[in-house]
Amino acid sequence: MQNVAHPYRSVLYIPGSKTRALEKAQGLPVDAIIFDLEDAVSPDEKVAARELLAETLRTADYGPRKCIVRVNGADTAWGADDLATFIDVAPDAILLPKVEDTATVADLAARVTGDTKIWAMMETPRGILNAAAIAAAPKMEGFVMGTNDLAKDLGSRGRAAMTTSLQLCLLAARAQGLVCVDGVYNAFKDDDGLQAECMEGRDMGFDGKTLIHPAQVAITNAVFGPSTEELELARRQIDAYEQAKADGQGVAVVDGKIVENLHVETATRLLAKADAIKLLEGA
Ligand SMILES: CC(C)(COP(=O)(O)OP(=O)(O)OC[C@H]1O[C@@H](n2cnc3c(N)ncnc32)[C@H](O)[C@@H]1OP(=O)(O)O)[C@@H](O)C(=O)NCCC(=O)NCCSC(=O)C[C@H](O)C(=O)O
Ligand SMILES: [Mg+2]
Repeated sequence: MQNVAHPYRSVLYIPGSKTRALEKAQGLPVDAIIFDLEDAVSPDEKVAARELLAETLRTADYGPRKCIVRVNGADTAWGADDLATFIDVAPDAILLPKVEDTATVADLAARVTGDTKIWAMMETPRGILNAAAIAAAPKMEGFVMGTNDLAKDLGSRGRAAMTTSLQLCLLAARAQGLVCVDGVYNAFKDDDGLQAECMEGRDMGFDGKTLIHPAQVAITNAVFGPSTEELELARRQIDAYEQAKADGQGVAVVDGKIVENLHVETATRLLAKADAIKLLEGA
């Protein structure tokens, strides 16, 4: 089941070390932000980035955007202090990199307080194979596909080689009602390529896509948001099904296609997603 309470069409990474980008994001129309302390921050900037980010999240206003902090791994020199700092800052979620099993999630789940949730980067072969167990771990809310790291570990090239991994994670996420967002599109000046990959991710079932540059936001929001035609069809399906029920029928027909209870559920969810987007954009 897809999550509609908060949309996650566009999920923008911001290096925790970049003051200007941290400021700029307060005005960008993104659904969520991943404040990154891991791969986007060089080793000699890690400690300063942690301090800058903690101070920023304590004082800045990111409005309705969900604030997710990606910490360094527990096996690095910075992971433990990152966790200690951001458990205290209490963002909407803490994103663990390269999650391979439930142990790191369970450790963090025992330490976070309040409403802070846990997200996991799914980006290693072991992690993907353990996706079902990781999704079921306590306080888990979302998966982020790490397609760059995964390609590195698989020794693969191109999207086609990712299909099984993407689908395994989607299955595991949906089985537990988690959010699941697709990996980044590295060529951030290639709008046509981004649009094609967004459409592919949307059709597979992802809630949205992770992004690396503000120029990628508009296309992503458009592709992962319901279109006017889809909303109009959803309303007609619901009306036709209500009429069929009133006439003692279990099935309606709209545009030559059957509409059953399950299609009405999908249509209702689409309308709820549109309402959630409207609410977010009006906030
Ligand atoms: C890719 C970039 C290095 C490009 O940076 P730059 O050359 O500075 O871009 P621009 O000059 O075009 O920037 C224009 C303005 O936009 C702001 N900006 C740029 N990027 C961001 C951002 N991500 N968030 C917010 N604002 C941003 C600039 O400050 C400029 O502002 P202004 O001064 O007002 O004009 C750069 O975009 C970048 O660093 N992107 C993020 C890279 C990143 O986070 N990488 C790590 C995540 S990807 C990953 O690890 C995936 C996963 O783990 C896997 O394995 O796949
Ligand atoms: Mg990665």
